Amino acid sequence: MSPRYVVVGPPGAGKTTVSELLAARLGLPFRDVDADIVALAGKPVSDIFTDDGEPAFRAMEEEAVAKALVEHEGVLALGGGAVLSAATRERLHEHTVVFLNVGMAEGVRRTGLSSSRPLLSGINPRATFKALLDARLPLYREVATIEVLTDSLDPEQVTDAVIEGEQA
Ligand SMILES: Nc1ncnc2c1ncn2[C@@H]1O[C@H](COP(=O)(O)OP(=O)(O)O)[C@@H](O)[C@H]1O
Ligand SMILES: O=C(O)C1=C[C@@H](OP(=O)(O)O)[C@@H](O)[C@H](O)C1
Ligand SMILES: [Mg+2]
Repeated sequence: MSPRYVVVGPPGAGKTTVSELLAARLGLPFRDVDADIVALAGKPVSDIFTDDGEPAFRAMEEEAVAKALVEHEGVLALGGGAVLSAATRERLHEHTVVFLNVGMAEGVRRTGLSSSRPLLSGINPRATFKALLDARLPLYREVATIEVLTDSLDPEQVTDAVIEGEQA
């Protein structure tokens, strides 16, 4: 069993939103690994970071991604930091990976002063977002089959681009 698409990219790129649209468009099930983690932990991501710390979240995330990759056959959305795990990147080489990219300004605009994303709730979200992009772009591109720049597209247009992108 294997997902039709695995979707990666920075926070706010539209992984959750577009994966849901893409799944509906293709008549496939949708799954979001963040939601799996929340269900397992019984608390929101932000509380996991606060109560248990980021390393504990990343360990749960690596395990949840490995599980979803063998269980899910539809469109699978990962969290923005899942590619930080070398084991996860290794696993992703076997799959069709969609990298939804977003620039700093648009990424910050979409995530806002998001309390749901603990990594972006600091005093300078633009600087934090830029540092996150600089560190992770090579990791997203290491695993990407298709890359879509989403800044000037709405979610439906991004969905179209993913489908067309694979046919290109
Ligand atoms: N292409 C887009 N254009 C404008 N807003 C978008 C786009 N994709 C997602 N959004 C909005 O940005 C926010 C974050 O989207 P989300 O799907 O949660 O991103 P991610 O899962 O990558 O963090 C949501 O409010 C969503 O409606
Ligand atoms: O970029 C990150 O490190 C994170 C992104 C979040 O998911 P989204 O990318 O769906 O917001 C969530 O997994 C957590 O807040 C960590
Ligand atoms: Mg998401």
